[in-house]
Amino acid sequence: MSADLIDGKAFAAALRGRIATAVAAMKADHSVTPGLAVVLVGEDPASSVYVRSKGKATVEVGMESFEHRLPPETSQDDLLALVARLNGDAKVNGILVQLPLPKHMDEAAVINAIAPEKDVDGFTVLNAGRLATGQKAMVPCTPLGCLMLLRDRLGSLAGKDALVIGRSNIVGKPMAQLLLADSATVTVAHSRTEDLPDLCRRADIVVAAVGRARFVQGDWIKPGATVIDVGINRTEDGLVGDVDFESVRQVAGAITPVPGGVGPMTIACLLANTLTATARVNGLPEPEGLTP
Ligand SMILES: Nc1nc(=O)c2c([nH]1)NC[C@@H]1CN(c3ccc(C(=O)N[C@@H](CCC(=O)O)C(=O)O)cc3)C=[N+]21
Repeated sequence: MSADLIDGKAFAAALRGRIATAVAAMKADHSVTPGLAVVLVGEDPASSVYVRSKGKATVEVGMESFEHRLPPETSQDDLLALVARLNGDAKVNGILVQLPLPKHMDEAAVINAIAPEKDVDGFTVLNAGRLATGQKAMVPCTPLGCLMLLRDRLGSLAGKDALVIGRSNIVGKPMAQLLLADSATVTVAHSRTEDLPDLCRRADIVVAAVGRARFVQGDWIKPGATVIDVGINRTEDGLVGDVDFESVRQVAGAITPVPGGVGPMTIACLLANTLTATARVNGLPEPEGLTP
């Protein structure tokens, strides 16, 4: 038996299509064009690639893209000044400051300087707190994309045993909040977890976000489980996930590939959040199906 492939690339393309339709309607009916600003500090080649593909996807759905590339030695004050300017720019509805930032910066201070209503990554304390307390929030893009794929595959997640491997602020914690809000029974595992294989064997849903190439093994997986691989690891054999795809696919019911799984969903959800932010700030109805 071999798992079904969850085609994140196709799902993301369909989502971008719906976003493009909604953007066109917003322009035609309200003369409003959503705008997304992406800020990259430094020259990390991988980050540079993501920023370029975000910009391209933004323009393709009819939004305005503003790219700010700053040298690695940029001071935190200069970055904060740029964020303040973008906060006050009416053409900018979403702001993404690419992480990680150079070591001389206080990442939390920079992120929390983003106006919450433009925080399309959902990384500010206010949006994290809103998500955790069940209030209307901007939801982090990668977990939102994973949730969309899980609901599409499983329908209701109520009562499912879900294991999130990884406790980062950008994936693990918000993923756990979203699963909990959908009434799954959620466990969050991490590097200090004892008996991860045993925990994993109980899970109907596994979301792997640990940053270790091919970490999750086939003999850890409950037969028929749904496995979402958030990992992006560059190895000698190319891009691989946090899941050992070849062994896990023999046991799982469904699995996301890397590439072509969660990654494209992250970018599509960034556009979804930008559209949602634009609708909210203009008092327009929020397009359906873009928020949890
Ligand atoms: N503030 C902030 N927000 C982010 O959302 C953010 C960030 N910083 N820093 C870097 C990570 C990484 N990230 C990815 C987005 C898309 C793919 C993606 O589309 N991946 C393709 C493959 C692309 C390739 O070949 O490298 C795929 O999985 O199919 C991957 C990774 C967003 N990030």
